[in-house]
Amino acid sequence: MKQLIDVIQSVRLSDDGEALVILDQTLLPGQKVYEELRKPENVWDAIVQLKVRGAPAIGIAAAYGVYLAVKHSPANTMDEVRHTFLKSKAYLASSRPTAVNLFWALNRMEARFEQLFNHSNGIEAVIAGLREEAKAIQLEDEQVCEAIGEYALTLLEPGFGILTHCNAGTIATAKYGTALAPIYLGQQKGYNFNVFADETRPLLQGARLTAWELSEANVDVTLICDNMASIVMSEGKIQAVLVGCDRVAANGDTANKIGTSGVAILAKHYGIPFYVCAPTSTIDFECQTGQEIVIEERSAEEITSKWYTEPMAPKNVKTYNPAFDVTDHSLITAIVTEKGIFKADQLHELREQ
Ligand SMILES: CSC[C@H]1O[C@H](OP(=O)(O)O)[C@H](O)[C@@H]1O
Repeated sequence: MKQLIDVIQSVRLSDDGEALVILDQTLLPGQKVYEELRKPENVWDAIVQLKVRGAPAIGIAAAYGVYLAVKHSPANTMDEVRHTFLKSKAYLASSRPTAVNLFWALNRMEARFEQLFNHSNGIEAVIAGLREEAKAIQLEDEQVCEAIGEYALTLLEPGFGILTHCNAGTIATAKYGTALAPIYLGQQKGYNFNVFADETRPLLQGARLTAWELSEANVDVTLICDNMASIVMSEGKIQAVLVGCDRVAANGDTANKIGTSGVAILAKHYGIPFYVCAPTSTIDFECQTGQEIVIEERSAEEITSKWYTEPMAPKNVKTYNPAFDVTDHSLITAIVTEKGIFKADQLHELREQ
């Protein structure tokens, strides 16, 4: 039977290869609107505005973004093509600082570009090779997230109550999601999980996106305000916490949506396992600890007015809007990757592979 993950794609290349097609996540859950993007400026804007969001989805969008920049470029020489590629790569890398998948995908596209450039089989060969590399990144994310889901499922039991924060679902990735991958795989196997989705202030990805995704997928989901995570844990409703991530430091400290570290502290207090679901491409071994992870700060309007018909705070009130926070590795039960389940102090094994 088809699942939501089989029928919805938040990022993909148009059939004619001329545009990146995105599901505008800022319009969910009220409207399901797809947008075609042809220029790096449009892709950059979509990432900054969170029309496309979620670490893996951002990486996939940027990979197609640099391909499209070269494809639609008026460049007539290979040197001009290289200038176009490098300029679009640097531009797209400036969109958001925290999710390492953006930079991982762009660096992989650059490595492929250099191979194609050095083979100098002409501009069309470069364009074709970049398109195939971006498609490979998207397909690999599908495979990686499915593997994460399979490993995560070994940590869960049918009927578990699962709390999640923000959205690390199908629309944040190529297909399966990361934190929600075991939910979708479990649904196929009749696990009947009861998911509790934190609304995730201020951007409400939990309310607008996770509650929408899981409702559409006919998964049992209960939307709660962020300040209700403690009571649902205290009432025994939660047997595991699953979250995605944007960057994992070498020591296992993990950056994820703002509020995640608070959930981890609560889980520790109530003795509930806290799992981070992360493609190994999200692990940044150049970052020794979470202190080195750059935390994006976003606009005041997201706190004071963006989701309200009337402002919900005094005009011009001072605000602070860090989009992410860092969960200390000591609060993380395990990090679930496509290569297996690791304790924070075992991540170095992945570096050696
Ligand atoms: C698999 S998505 C990972 C991660 O990305 C989200 O951030 P954003 O919505 O700002 O792109 C959130 O932190 C998810 O957990």
